[in-house]
This record gives sequence, structure tokens and C-alpha cells, in this order.
Amino acid sequence: MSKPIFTSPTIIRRDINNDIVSPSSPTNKQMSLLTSAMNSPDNAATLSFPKEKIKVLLLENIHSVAIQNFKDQGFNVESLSSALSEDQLIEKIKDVHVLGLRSKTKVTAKVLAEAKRLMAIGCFCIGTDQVDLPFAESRGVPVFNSPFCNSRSVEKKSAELMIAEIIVLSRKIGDRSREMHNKVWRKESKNCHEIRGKVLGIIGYGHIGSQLSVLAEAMGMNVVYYDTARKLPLGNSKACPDMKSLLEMSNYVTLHVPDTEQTRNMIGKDELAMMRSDAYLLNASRGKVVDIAALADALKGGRLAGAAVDVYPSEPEANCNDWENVLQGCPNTILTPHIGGSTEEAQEAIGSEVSELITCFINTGGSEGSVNFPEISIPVSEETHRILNIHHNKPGVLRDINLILSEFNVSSQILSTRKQIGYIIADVDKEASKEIKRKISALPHSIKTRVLY
Ligand SMILES: NC(=O)C1=CN([C@@H]2O[C@H](COP(=O)(O)OP(=O)(O)OC[C@H]3O[C@@H](n4cnc5c(N)ncnc54)[C@H](O)[C@@H]3O)[C@@H](O)[C@H]2O)C=CC1
Ligand SMILES: O=C(O)CCC(=O)C(=O)O
Repeated sequence: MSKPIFTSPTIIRRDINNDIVSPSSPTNKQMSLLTSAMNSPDNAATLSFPKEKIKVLLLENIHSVAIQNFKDQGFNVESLSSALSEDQLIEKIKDVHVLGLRSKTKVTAKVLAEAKRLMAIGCFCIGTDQVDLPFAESRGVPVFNSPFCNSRSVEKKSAELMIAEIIVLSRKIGDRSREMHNKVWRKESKNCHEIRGKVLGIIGYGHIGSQLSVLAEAMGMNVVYYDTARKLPLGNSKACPDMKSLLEMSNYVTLHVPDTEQTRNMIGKDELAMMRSDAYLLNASRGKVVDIAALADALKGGRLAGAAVDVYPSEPEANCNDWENVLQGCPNTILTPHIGGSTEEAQEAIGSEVSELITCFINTGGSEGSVNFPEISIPVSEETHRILNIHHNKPGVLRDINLILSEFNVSSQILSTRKQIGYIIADVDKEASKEIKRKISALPHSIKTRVLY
């Protein structure tokens, strides 16, 4: 899981070249630590940032380790405990360079269109469905996440949570506990079962699903899974040819798929009807994957033995005391407020990983770990300046860039493309960087160009 991460701005090591520095603070030595020259429509003139002018907006209570990492870089950090609505975000995003969020803030095309200075987005979680990734890509904004750190609590944290819920459902602990709090002593074993020897059906056998598979087998369960991609079966687990066969044979069905057009409402009335009437459904993936009205009907009608739900089609932006949901009051139903990734261990690891990926991108241009951007990095050199160029991926653009570069001494160069954009890093002679930057910025297909030195 660990990737080499640059936490310090090693490429930038001397006083800023006055030709490139913003006239507003030419003597600030700090400015030598980071110079960013972006040619987006709003800041076509060369811009150089003192580090404290890099504005980082963190939403949804991101772990303090991330705040500290950004502050250690000298960035200006604002951290809020809740999500922001689209309108609130549009208002705030205008002068933000780095946006950090978790699962609730929606970064729509409308928001991104206003984000003229945005250099990077950090999803301090696994899922990235809350960000319009193609639009961010088209604007040259890389999105980073933490695909692994969250996993054991969801995989690891979450996988641990799922194991806990499987046992709690099987022994009806939720209902018994609620009764005890209401003075009811009801000791019974009817419809309570061991999990050993039971079939766990995992839909989505990725990081979380496969971690869960290992834990479940260790507890004596038989694991089957269904995934649209070919997956290596871990331990004795077995792939199902289709979702129907998994639904029919499983005592527990657990969902670990991303939110996509294909997975929305993938469990509805028909799929619930395929499940055994003594089976349980668990969903800690995304709320829209399950039709919760149909699930509530099945639970109330006794057509399912219970459910554990962590995610909902609509979730509040912050903690509240007036949350309402159709699943409230359903028998043997555990409802949790999207806590699959909420352990201190996971939040700290995520905070650290994502802030380091973003810092690396800002300080060196290295884009490894991005989910919507060409992933490249090359070692930094003391001897050169670094040109970073993001451009529309059109025929001829590389020829035009290389024509410019061919006039100068280039010590290293790397290019990678995705559907819409190309990203090039070139290390060039120090004296030439300003001119190269100016020429490449002027190319019709350039989206953003930065110089690091
Ligand atoms: N409740 C919570 O707090 C958390 C929820 N999550 C959610 O869990 C999801 C899964 O996380 P990971 O396992 O890390 O993701 P992953 O990307 O490693 O695995 C997802 C798997 O689902 C499969 N898949 C995609 N579409 C499918 C379909 N239509 N049918 C069957 N399989 C399909 C993929 O091939 C992949 O193997 C995340 O996308 C996120 O939405 C993640 C962390 C915490
Ligand atoms: O903890 C969170 O806010 C989000 C967890 C989650 O859903 C994810 O990692 O995708």
C-alpha cells in the first residue's frame, strides 16, 4: 500500500528568480519554496505563491494530522467540521487551492466551474463518487483518495464492522438491547444462530470485500462472492457466476461496490425476493445501491430476517437530532450513521496519506495516487527547474510542446495521458524555465502550466 511520498519540497531550494516572482512580495524567501504559475483563464499572468497564500479548505472534520501536515508546509488551512451545500461551496471555493472532504460534500461541475484556483482535491476516504471526476479532469484538477487506509475498519474498520454486525444480527442483539433499555427482559433462542458454517455472500470483492472474506473464513463462515471484474478468490471463497445465485444461496448478503450507474438500486424488490427469508442484508457501501423503501417493506413483512445499514440515499451534512428514515422501527435492523470508516486509526492514516499525496503534487508535480489524472513522477534534481504542463489530449499537442522544448536543454521528461488530458513533467535549464513556461502556456491546448524551482 505504501507509495514513495515526497513530504518536503525538495525540488525548490533557493531564492526565487525575480523574473518569475509575483511583484507583490519579491523579497519573501519563503516564496522560493513554491512557485506556481498557472495559466487558467482567470490567472493567465504568471503567479507565484508564497506558501501561506496556498489556501487549503478542509471539510467534514478531517483528522488533525492532515491539518498539521499542511500547516507544516506553511499553507493557510481552514478546517470545518461539517460538509457544505453546493451554494455554500460555490461561495467559498473561489480562492481555494486545495479542497479536502469526506463522503458528504458534493463537488459538482457547477462548483468546479467556480474553482478557478483549485490545484487538487483530496477525498479523505475511499469513495470518490461525490466528485465530478471527469469534469475535474477536464479542468486539470487531480483528485486523490485513500484506497487502503480505510479498509480494515471498513475493510479492516469496515470489515471489522461487518463481522460485528453479522454476529449482532444473528443473535438479535440490537432488539434485545433496546428492550432491556425499555425494562423488557426477554431471554429466547428462537431464530438466533451461530455464524459458523453459514454462507456469507459478498457483492463487490475489492479491497473491503476481500478483507471481509478473510475475516469471515477465519470465523468458520463459507464465503461466496460476485464481482463484475475477475477476482482472485482468497482462501476457500468461491466466485458466483451471477448475482442471482449469490442472493439465493447466502445467509448474509453484504454489499461492497462503488456508487455507479450500474450499482444504483442494484438491490431492489426483485433482488430482495430472491433472498432466503431467514437471510440478512448488510450495506456499508453507498446508500443509493439499495432501494430502502423496498428493504423496509421486506423487513416489516418478515421476508428477511434483518438488516444492517450504514449508508443512506440522503445523509445530513452534519450531526443532528432530527434524522428520519423509512428503516426506523424495522425489526432486527441495525442503523449506523455512516461510520464504516470512522475509527481513530483509520482517520489518522487517511489524514496522513491524502495530505502527503497532495503535498507531493504541489511541491514536485508527482501525481501518483490520483484517481482521475495521469499518474507520473520523476526524481527531483538540484540542477534544474521543473515545468509542469496539463493540456487537452489532442493530436499535435505533444509535437507543439516538444518543438518548444527542443530549443532548450531538457534533462528529464515524462508524459502520460488520460481520456481528456495529458500531463507532462520536464526538467530544464534554470535560465530557460521562464521562457519555456511562457511559450508552453501560450499553446492553444494548454490548460495549466507551473514552474517549480
Ligand atoms: N461505509 C463507509 O464508511 C465506507 C464505505 N465505502 C464504500 O465501499 C465501497 C467499496 O470500497 P472498496 O472495497 O475499497 O472498493 P474497491 O474498488 O476496492 O472494490 C469495489 C469492487 O466492486 C466491484 N464492482 C463494481 N461494480 C460492480 C457491480 N455492478 N457488481 C459487482 N461488483 C461490482 C469492483 O469490480 C470492485 O472489485 C467504496 O466505493 C465506498 O463507496 C468505503 C469505505 C468506507
Ligand atoms: O468516513 C467518511 O466520511 C467516509 C467513509 C466512506 O464512505 C469512504 O471511505 O468511502
